[in-house]
Formats: sequence, structure tokens, C-alpha cells
Amino acid sequence: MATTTITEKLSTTTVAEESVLDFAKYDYNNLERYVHPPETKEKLNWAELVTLDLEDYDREGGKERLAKQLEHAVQHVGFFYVKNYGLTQEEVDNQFTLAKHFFALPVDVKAKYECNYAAADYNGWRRNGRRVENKNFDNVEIFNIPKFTKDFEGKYQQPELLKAHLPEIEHFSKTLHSNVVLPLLRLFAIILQLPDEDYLVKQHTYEKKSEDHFRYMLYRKRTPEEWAASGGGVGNGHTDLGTVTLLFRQPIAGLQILGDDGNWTWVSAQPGTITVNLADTISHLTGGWLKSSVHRVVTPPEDQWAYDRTGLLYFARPHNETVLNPLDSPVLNAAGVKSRFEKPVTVEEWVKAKQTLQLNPDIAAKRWAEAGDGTVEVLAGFRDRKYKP
Ligand SMILES: O=C(O)CCC(=O)C(=O)O
Ligand SMILES: [Fe+2]
Repeated sequence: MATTTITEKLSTTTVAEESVLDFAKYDYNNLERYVHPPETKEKLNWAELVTLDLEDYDREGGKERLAKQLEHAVQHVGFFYVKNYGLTQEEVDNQFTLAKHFFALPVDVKAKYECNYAAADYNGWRRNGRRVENKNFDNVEIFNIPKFTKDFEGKYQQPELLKAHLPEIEHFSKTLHSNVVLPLLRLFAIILQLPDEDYLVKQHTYEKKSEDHFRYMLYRKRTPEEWAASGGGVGNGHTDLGTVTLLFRQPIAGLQILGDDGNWTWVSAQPGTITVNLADTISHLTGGWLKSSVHRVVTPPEDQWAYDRTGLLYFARPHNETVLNPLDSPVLNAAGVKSRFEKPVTVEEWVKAKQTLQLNPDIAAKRWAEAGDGTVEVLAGFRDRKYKP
């Protein structure tokens, strides 16, 4: 049965406006394709991560096998790969092509879609150069697209390039949610021995209001002089704020994760995979038992300096109304975990508090300086800290 997508509804209700949009201009046949840059030849200290084959999920005993495979990673590493997630490489590469063309738009076009940083609203375009590190401006651009639900309908606009492909972007985002995020949440429930395997799924329904979003990202290439001056670190070590982050395979090295042993290792580009990392809200829901992994993006190896680093990401988050107290789980009860907050905190409050810091370097610098010990209170007694090289 064919279902009407939000985008289809949109296009039937805005015929007059859409008719001026020249869809053919943005057809893939008329867009120069994104080509994956070559991998580095340098020998880096690569992280060893498990790969979950999601094809096994629906087989007899598959969920239990995958949960077993994941158990160590989600408690101690926080990063793993998934493969066979039900999107073709062509569909993935089409999204990379859209990302490439989006970031090639003139600044004044992108500026029409700029984030409302002061309101901690990350949907839209985040321009490069907002953060200064080692006396250099960052080279990171982001375009975030919210969920395709009634809560966001008409609230955010996209340039024609993306408008022409919205049904496909909607399909792509929803597929990631249903084929990757929800199955992973059931695996987490199995690991936590929750009586209801769908408990976490029910806090991540697509239709209900939450801050999940799909992201195009670009780390623009720099000249050798600029790379040399950038001091080896593009981004600070951080944890992501949601449930899980899905990061599509792209070949430019740079992503590193902080191990339990205090060492940083590089995440390699495994063909056909999505890299997944656990983030803060799932950690909060388990009193820190599931690991929100610390990671950062550093300057790529020199043989990749001449390439842009293009990213496709999906950020999953619980419903805004979810309260971030530890779940009632035999595993968590036995471990004696406690809430990480001094009072009940909802996801909506959490997202706003952390995004305020992430989107506003001026506010963040002041707040980090307050304690003077390399930590900052994000909300209700929960502190983030700086992770130095
Ligand atoms: O680009 C990457 O590899 C990771 C990006 C990241 O950590 C983030 O956007 O939170
Ligand atoms: Fe991150």
C-alpha cells in the first residue's frame, strides 16, 4: 500500500510554488557525482570495532546473537559498525552528491537557511569559522534536516537543490530510523534485560516529537600551510548528546575515539558500513552503564590533505518528554546505578542545555571558565569535561 509522505503532501499543497522549481536541473544526471576520495596509505593506530550484520536480525536467534556481540562494545567502547542496513550504495552516494552540491552553494544562499544559534536551534546551516582553535577558524559546515513529521512541517526551508530531492531524503532518514535505530534499541533492551523488548523503541517513535535529525557535513580541505597551522586538532573531544549517532562510511581519516586506557585510536572506513556511536541520553537512561563514547576529529594524514571530508550522519534522540532517569532493569539494578542529575530532567531540557553550549562558542567559553577545572555544568549537576590530547 502506498503511503503519502509529508513531502508528497507538501508538494500537492504548494503546486504554484513548486511549479517554478526546475526539477530537471537537479536530476542526478545533471549533477556532478560525488566521488569518494582515496584512503590514506599511512599506517595509523586503528581502533578494533565489532561489525553487526543487521541481516542476521530477523533470523532465528539473530537478535540474541547480535546482542551478545554488542555487549562489550556498548559498555566499554561505545563505537561499532553496522552493515546490511537496507539502503543501496547508490542511494548512499546520492546523498553524498547532494551534500557536495549543497556546500558548493554560494555563502549568501546558504545564509538564508542559517541556524538560530542563540535559540540553540541546530536545524539549518551552521557556517564554518564560528569556533577558534589554536588561533585558527574551524573549517566545518553543517546542514541539519529535522524529522519529516507534522511538528516540523513548514518550519525549516531548504534550497531548491534539496527541495527537488526531499521525498528521497525523507525516505533515507526514515529508513535509517526504522532499519538501524529501532533494531539497535531492541538489542540494547535485550542487553539490559528489560521485560519489554520494545521499551526503548516506544520512546523513539518516528511520529512523536523528538530532535532526531539528518545531517550533511563538510570539513573543507585546507592548504598545507593552513593544515600545518591548525595544530593537529580540528575538534575537541566530546560526547554526542542523543541516543545513537550514525555516521556513514567516508574515506578521509580524522575520527578518533578515546579508549578506556586513555589512548586515542583512529576509526577506519569499512566499505558498506555505518559507524555507530552511543551518545549521552542512552547513557543517562542507564546511569552511565552504557558508554557515551568520547571522540574527536583531527587533521587527516598528509596524503589526504587535498580532499574535502564530506559526512552523512543521522542523530537519534528519545522523545522530548522522556525523563532521563535510569531505566528499571535487572542489570542496572544489580549494578546499583544512580541518576546522573540532581533533579528529573527531560530530553528537551537536556538538548537545549547542551546545544546552547555547542552552538555558541562565546557562551561556552564563559561557562567553561566558571569552574576553572576543565569541566562545565551542562544541566542539574551533570558536568561535561574537556579531553585534552
Ligand atoms: O565527522 C565525523 O567523523 C564525526 C563528527 C562528530 O563527531 C559530530 O558531528 O558529532
Ligand atoms: Fe560527535
